[in-house]
This record gives sequence, C-alpha cells and structure tokens, in this order.
Amino acid sequence: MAPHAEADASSVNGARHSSNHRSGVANGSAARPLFTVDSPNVVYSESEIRSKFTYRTTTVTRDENGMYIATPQETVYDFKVDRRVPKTGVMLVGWGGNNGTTVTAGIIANRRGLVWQTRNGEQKANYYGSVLMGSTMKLGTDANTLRDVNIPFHNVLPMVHPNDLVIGGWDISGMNLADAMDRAKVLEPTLKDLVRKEMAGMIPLPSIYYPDFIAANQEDRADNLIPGSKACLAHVEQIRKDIRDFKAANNLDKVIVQWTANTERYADIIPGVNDTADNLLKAIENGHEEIAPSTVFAVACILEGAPFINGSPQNTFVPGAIELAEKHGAFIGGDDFKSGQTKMKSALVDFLINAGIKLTSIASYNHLGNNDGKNLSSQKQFRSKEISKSNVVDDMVEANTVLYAEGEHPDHCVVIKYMPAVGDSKRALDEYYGEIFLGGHQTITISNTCEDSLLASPLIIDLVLVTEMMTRIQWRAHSNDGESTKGYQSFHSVLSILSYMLKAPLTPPGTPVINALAKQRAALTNIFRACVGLDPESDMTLEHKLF
Ligand SMILES: NC(=O)c1ccc[n+]([C@@H]2O[C@H](COP(=O)([O-])OP(=O)(O)OC[C@H]3O[C@@H](n4cnc5c(N)ncnc54)[C@H](O)[C@@H]3O)[C@@H](O)[C@H]2O)c1
Ligand SMILES: O=P([O-])([O-])O[C@@H]1[C@@H](O)[C@H](O)[C@@H](O)[C@H](O)[C@@H]1O
Repeated sequence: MAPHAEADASSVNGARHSSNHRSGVANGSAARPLFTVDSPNVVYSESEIRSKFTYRTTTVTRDENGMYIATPQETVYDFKVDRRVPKTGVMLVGWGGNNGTTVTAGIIANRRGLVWQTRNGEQKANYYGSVLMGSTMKLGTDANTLRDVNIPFHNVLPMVHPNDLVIGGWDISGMNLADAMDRAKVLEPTLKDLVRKEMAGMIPLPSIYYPDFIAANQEDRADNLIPGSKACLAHVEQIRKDIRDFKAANNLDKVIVQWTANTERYADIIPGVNDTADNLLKAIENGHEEIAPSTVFAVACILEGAPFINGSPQNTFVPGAIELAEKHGAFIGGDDFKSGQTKMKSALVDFLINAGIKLTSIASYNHLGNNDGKNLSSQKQFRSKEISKSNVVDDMVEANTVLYAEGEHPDHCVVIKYMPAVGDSKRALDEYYGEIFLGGHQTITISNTCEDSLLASPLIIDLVLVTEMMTRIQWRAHSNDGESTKGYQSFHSVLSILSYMLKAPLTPPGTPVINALAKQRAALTNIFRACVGLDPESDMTLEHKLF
C-alpha cells in the first residue's frame, strides 16, 4: 500500500486543514509569481499589480449604399489587481449531494497528496477537468527559439489555490459527508477510506425546503430543515447568519456560495412580485409562494456580500434578483454547470458551423441513475434542464448568415432518462447531422460515458477561483484626452466571464450570450492577460510567417 499522509486536520463544519499540500499563500500573502511583465504599462507593488491596457475593437456602420464601414477603435483602461490572496471559504447549497461530496473529497485528497489503489494500480490526486488547475495558456514566444512558452492557467494571476479552500454548506439531508459520499456512489472505496474520517465530521447546515420547486421524489431526503415551507425574511436572515458564522468560525477573509442543490422548476416572472429588487424583497417578506429557495439564497448572499453562483439550470436570477445584485454591487453568476454533453456540443457546433458545414439536426439523448437524474425524471425539473441544454447553439447559428436564413436553425432535441442502474455514470449519446458540399450529408455519432460528478466537481472549483479573483480586480477607463474618467470600479455584478463553465451563461441585462466554447475560453484568458498588461493571444504568429 503506498504511503499516504494521515490527516492532521480536525474536522468541523468546514474542515480546518492539514498543511501538507497547502500552497502557503493564503491569509493575504502574495505567492512568488511565475513571471513578471517587463513593460512601462505594468507596475508591481507588494499588494497590487497595476496595468494600462489598450482595448482595440472595430465598430461597424453602413453607408447610404448599405456598405459596411469598419472603423478601428481604441479604449485605454487601467486595471488594478490586489495580489494578496485571501483565506477563502466556499459554502455549497446541496453539499451532501453527488457533486458536493465529490468536490469535497477531491480537495481533501489533493491537499493531502493522497495516493490510493485502483484496479489499474496507484492513483494520485489531481485536478483534471479544471481549466485553471489542469490547463495552460500561452505566455509568449521564447526570445531565442521562437517557440511558444506556456504557463499553468492558474499562474496568470495571484489566485486562491483550491487546496486552501475551506468547505461548508447546507443540505436538506442531514447525512454527514462521509455517509453522503457512500450514498453518492461516485468514488473508489480506497479513496473514500482515506478521507472518511475528515468527511464524517462535516455536517451540512439545515436548509430551506419548498416542496413544490423540486421533484416530489426528493421528499425522503428532507430531514434537515429550517422551519417554513415558503419564502420569508427569517430564511434570508438565517442564511446570512450561517454565512457570517462560517466566516468567523474559520477565520475567513471571504466566502463564495454556490448552488449545487437539485434543479428547481422555473419560477413564473410576476410583475409586482419578482420583477424588481424592491418587489422581490417585499414578496419574500410577504411569503409569496413563487419565490424559489435558490432565489432566497441568492438574495441572502447579495445582502451579505457573498458572491453567489448557480450551478443548476433554473431561473434563480429573476429580474428582481439581478437588480438587487446591481444595487449592492454584489457578484452573481450562472446558470448550470457545463460538464459533458453540452460542453462537447458548444465546441463541436462551433467547429462544424465555422467550417461551413450546415448542421440541420442535433439529437442529444442521455440517461443517468444518480439523484440528479431522479429529480430530473419529474417533468417540471426536466424542463429547466431542457432549456439550458437547448439554447447553447443559438449564437453560433445566428452568426452564420451564409448557412442559415434569419430565424432558421437546426432541429434540436434533448432527452434525459432516469436509469437507476447506471448511477452517476452518465451516458450521453449524440447525433449531429448536416449538409456538406453538393448535397452530401455528414452524420457524426458520439457516445460519451463518464461520472457526471467527476466532470462537475472541477467546474465548481474553477467557478469559485475565478469568482474570487474577480473580487480583487478593478478597472477605470481613460477619456480621449488620456485622463482617467473616474475612480476604479469592479466588473458588472453579473459575471459573464464565468460562461466557459456554464451551459446557460447569465450576462448583464441587454448584452449578448456567447456559448461558443473557444470564444468563452478566449475571453477568460484575455481578460486575465489584460490585468497584467498583456495583449490578447491572437495566434497570428507573424514571427513564424514574416521573415
Ligand atoms: N455533471 C453534473 O453533475 C452536473 C452538471 C450540470 C448541472 N448539474 C446540476 O448540479 C446540481 C447537483 O447535481 P448532483 O449530481 O450533485 O445532484 P444531487 O441530487 O446528488 O445533489 C443535490 C443535493 O441538493 C440537496 N438539496 C435539494 N434541495 C436543497 C435545498 N433547498 N437546500 C439545500 N440542499 C438541497 C439534496 O438533498 C442533494 O443532496 C443539480 O441541479 C444538477 O442538475 C450537475
Ligand atoms: O452538462 P451536460 O453533460 O450537458 O448535462 C448533464 C445532463 O446531461 C445530465 O442529464 C444532468 O443530470 C446533468 O446535471 C448535466 O446537466
């Protein structure tokens, strides 16, 4: 048996951690950077990185003959990044679920550098599937060899290390995390045995439960409840208190909250109830039955100043919630982790359509046997998921007016079936059918099988790390005379930068939704590059073409 580090942690609701594999940069210190930018536009201090970045775009107008006029534009921004990495906690709503237990076990395993036996031999803990911890970005070109120099994505800015995250949360099921991990049936027994002791001490906080919003088949789990079966201010205040208590008990600088609880049915948008911030708060005070638990959590987090991310497909962020977040300058993001079938779709459809192939039919079928699948076997909850899984191709289709007339789009169906026998090992079967040259057709069939929770857990980590990083980035614009227009401010409350990890990206009101996976990754990459004064990665590689 390979040696493994014994946990020296004492477990509380949000475990304190052993130091074996912590990055050692939490508690406000700055990590020793992997690189520095040598530029007059970038200034480093002990606590900040300040950069001046010229943002170049092209505005388009049409002349009297209908011809496009393309005019290059330049806007100069100042970015300010706080280099001090805070001690950060993450509170998961639905902590006792498949995703919650899996991501918790995964962080413990990485922090302690665990190695366990599988039928294929030794397995070491890793963060595969995380774009921040498992992928790289091009920093630049080697001055001598002209070859790409790539760095771990996580190193582009002083981010929190997932090993340092303190984890807690709520669940309507009171099962401790070790037993809930067994219930989830995701992880190898040898790994579970190594983390069992630490997870057995983790007990989800009681949560709010409004039966009408999730499938009736979830009722047998609901034994860990805050009293009350519809929205009320007491629920908001209890959740706010829970966040404050968790932060104080673990001596945290910051808490990020994520919804990884069951998919809820859509809430009706009702004028006078949830259409404005004031109406939403009044509706909660009046106990309106159309206010979902996830919206109550969102409101509590906004009022408490804790960023809130929705990993499920329901319309948590009703217009009143978005307005409330904007009023309070609070960060929100969502919706619905983009883990497998849809992630593949947002890359493949982008590739096919941009290759000039006219997709005419996309059939997406999947079945799974975990509790998520059980909840989605109820029509109203499935409808929430069907919406988030169906809209992912819209922007790519609309962008190609050569292949598609206005309003024309491929046939697209989404089917999800609950098959208990397969558990968390989701089966996704897709058929992409399209027209090619001279009336030909192409049929692409994909079979994709994997543990759903092992795909979603790294996304939960990426969402926490990017969201936390965004709380330490501020910007201001320069006017044409070069003077800064006003003081530094944060990005818009709706964090559309998170879209790479999400099926139905929430964007600031009135702004377009980008689903193409490559564009989403480029946005994340290039915004972070701009924060250290580096231009967007263009892949032009003129240095390899002009000589
Ligand atoms: N690959 C993936 O696993 C994936 C991908 C995209 C989206 N999602 C979404 O993530 C969510 C979680 O997925 P999962 O597989 O962990 O599901 P799960 O059913 O195993 O876990 C959900 C947990 O939420 C709890 N819960 C339900 N209502 C609650 C409430 N009001 N407050 C607190 N806890 C509550 C349940 O008791 C359960 O423990 C689902 O909505 C799912 O659709 C999952
Ligand atoms: O992200 P993705 O693989 O396209 O979508 C998945 C669905 O296929 C699955 O049925 C559902 O249970 C998961 O929550 C997830 O949403």
